[in-house]
Amino acid sequence: MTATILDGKATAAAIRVDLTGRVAKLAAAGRVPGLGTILVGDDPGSAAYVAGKHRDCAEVGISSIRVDLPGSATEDEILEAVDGLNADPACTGYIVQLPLPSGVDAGRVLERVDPDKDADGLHPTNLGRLVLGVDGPLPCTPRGIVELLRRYDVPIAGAHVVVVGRGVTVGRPLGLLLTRKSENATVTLCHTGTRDLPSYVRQADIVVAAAGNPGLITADMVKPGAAVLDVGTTRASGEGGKTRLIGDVTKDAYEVAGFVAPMPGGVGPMTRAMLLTNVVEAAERFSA
Ligand SMILES: Nc1nc2c(c(=O)[nH]1)N[C@@H](CN(C=O)c1ccc(C(=O)N[C@@H](CCC(=O)O)C(=O)O)cc1)CN2
Repeated sequence: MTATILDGKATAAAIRVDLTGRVAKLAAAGRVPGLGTILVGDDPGSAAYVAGKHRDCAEVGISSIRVDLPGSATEDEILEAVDGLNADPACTGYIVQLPLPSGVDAGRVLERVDPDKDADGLHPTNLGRLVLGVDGPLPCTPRGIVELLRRYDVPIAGAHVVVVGRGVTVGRPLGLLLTRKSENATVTLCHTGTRDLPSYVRQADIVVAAAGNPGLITADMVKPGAAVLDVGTTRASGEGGKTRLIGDVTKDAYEVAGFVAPMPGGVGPMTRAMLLTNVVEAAERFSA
């Protein structure tokens, strides 16, 4: 079977074109949106994602503010940076790049973000809004997954979605998003404590692999024709010391699936596009 590729790169590019027009309208009204980022430490993956976010902002006309702290920064110093962006009128929305160094209480840091400037939808108030079905910024990767499925007409309502991974940026909020009345999916959330993972994955119309466990999902686990979205990104050193990215899904599973969001080029670019969308929507709400 040749799967339809859910092309996140092309879809994200189309979204950026649309956002460019919306940002121009905001700018004409004197409301240029400004995205802030806080990056702590020198993890190469996180540094690359933050750099990508600033490039995206420049492309669509969003101004951006970058706060980089050393890996040795204390929790209090990180909270000070958060307070700075909360108070900065040029910053209409911002993110704290995750993961934070070990020893820093990420929950405490995220809770300090002004919920009205939370571009990631990860503040407890905004996660609470998601639970309650109240409007608010949505976490970027789950939102990107739903947007990608919709744009490729992959049926969601009534589908059985098996999400593998219970992290706060993907698995947990994705289950909440997909079970809203507007999406109407049935979700099984699997994790490291799940007994007999293959038996669950085999039942799925849609599989979202977000465990960060290379090659966890193999061809024999996938129902023929299912949609398979690979969100796992593990960095390993490859030939000549070059970094190699490994997904959670083996390539032979792509042969069994009906739709595939590959890694790279599937969900990752959508995460970036949804961050921009959250920032623009917040600025539009503010100026309405
Ligand atoms: N505050 C946040 N931290 C993190 C989030 C998040 O949504 N908010 N998600 C991830 C990292 N992330 C964005 O921050 C992100 C991950 C992957 C990609 C991406 O485009 N990936 C590429 C391949 C990977 C690569 O080239 O390095 C792809 O899939 O094509 C974008 C953003 C954790 N932290």
